[in-house]
Amino acid sequence: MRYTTAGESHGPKLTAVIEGIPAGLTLSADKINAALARRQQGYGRGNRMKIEHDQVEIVSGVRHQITLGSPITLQVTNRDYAHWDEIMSPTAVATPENSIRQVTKPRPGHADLVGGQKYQQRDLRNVLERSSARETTMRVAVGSVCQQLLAAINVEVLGFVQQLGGIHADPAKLPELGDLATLRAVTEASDVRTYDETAATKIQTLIDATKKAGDTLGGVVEVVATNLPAGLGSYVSADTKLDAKLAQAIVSINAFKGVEFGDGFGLAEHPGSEDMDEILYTPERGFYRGSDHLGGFEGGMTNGEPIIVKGVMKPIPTLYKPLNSVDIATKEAYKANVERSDTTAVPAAAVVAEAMVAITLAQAVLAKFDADALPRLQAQVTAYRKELAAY
Ligand SMILES: Cc1cc2nc3c(=O)[nH]c(=O)nc-3n(C[C@H](O)[C@H](O)[C@H](O)COP(=O)(O)O)c2cc1C
Ligand SMILES: C=C(O[C@@H]1CC(C(=O)O)=C[C@@H](OP(=O)(O)O)[C@H]1O)C(=O)O
Repeated sequence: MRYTTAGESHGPKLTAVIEGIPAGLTLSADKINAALARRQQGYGRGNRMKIEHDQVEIVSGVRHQITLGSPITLQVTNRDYAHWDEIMSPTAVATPENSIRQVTKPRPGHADLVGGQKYQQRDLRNVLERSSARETTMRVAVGSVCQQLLAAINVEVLGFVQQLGGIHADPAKLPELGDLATLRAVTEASDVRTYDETAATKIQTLIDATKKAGDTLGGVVEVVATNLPAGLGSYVSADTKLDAKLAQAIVSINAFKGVEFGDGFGLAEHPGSEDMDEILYTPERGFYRGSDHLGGFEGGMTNGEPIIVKGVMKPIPTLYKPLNSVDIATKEAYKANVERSDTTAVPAAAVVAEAMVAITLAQAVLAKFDADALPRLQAQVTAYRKELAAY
């Protein structure tokens, strides 16, 4: 399965094309819309999210709510385009009137300066429109399609905020990873407020103070995926390792700077006797691990335990408190200013990270089993699970 997204932040529409989803999957536009709405939530976002009301339009690959096996095209309209149609029109000829709001002042921490140099652009709008995280809307739409596929083989994927600024949510307040219903309920808003009220209150106060100071915040998101069969991915080559593919998927999200599995960087702090997940066996469960310090991976393969991936998001680079930069036209130093921006977008990013994990896991499942028709895929997964249990 492969997919691509297209669209500029203030252009008319965002699009995704997905190829390789099996025929026979019941696809709910409501579920995609619910995921899109979750991505728009989160305390600390700017005014753009008040303008947009992301709703998917399914325009190919689905008939009477069932996938056909042909490419699926999804579209979301940018409401804000109404305010930008002259400036962003794909068809109007450039004139002095519609070429206003040219950007010559690159923002530190953004793709602006290097993108301008690389693509030979003197109006940095031609860079920032696509480098904007508006693009993550379509990743979430694609992720929802993948989650609906994974649900058909009883695999669940959930993303939520674990840390915002310096404030950590208490991991002990999360329910057991195996308890999917409770986990889903408490992480529904992808925000810590649903499982750690104390941390959530502190975070809200911190966001308010940071916004007042013209500054921004990053954080850490966690994604958990449960009930994957062991043996997805492979140890045999660098590019077959599934944990490596997940790392790529997480760091591909705008502003993500690091990734870890299970106890991650914390593994460095303990001796091996405290970090390995010992192997246990009962006839009912087959082989399993007594803990999940390694985040569900051994040798680049799923080991049947919940997958635990975390990613760190840097603070939003556009600050209301001006940063130093240099105008590319005049070469003069200036203090960057801003029209609108998020103070933090970590809750939204948790939903994007969930989508990226779902996409990557769906790709691994579809690479291993029959990807033409869902009933055959389900039968193969069931047979494989039985084979593993009998090992
Ligand atoms: C959901 C989400 C929302 C974001 N919102 C903003 C924003 O409002 N302002 C901003 O300057 N950066 C925002 N960013 C981050 C930038 O898109 C990102 O830092 C920039 O494109 C440079 O990419 P890099 O940080 O991966 O190097 C957001 C990122 C995500 C994931
Ligand atoms: C539009 C979204 O996020 C945007 C991501 C973003 C950036 O630079 O990444 C900058 C802001 O865009 P704008 O300048 O239009 O306000 C955010 O609002 C979105 O998440 O849907």
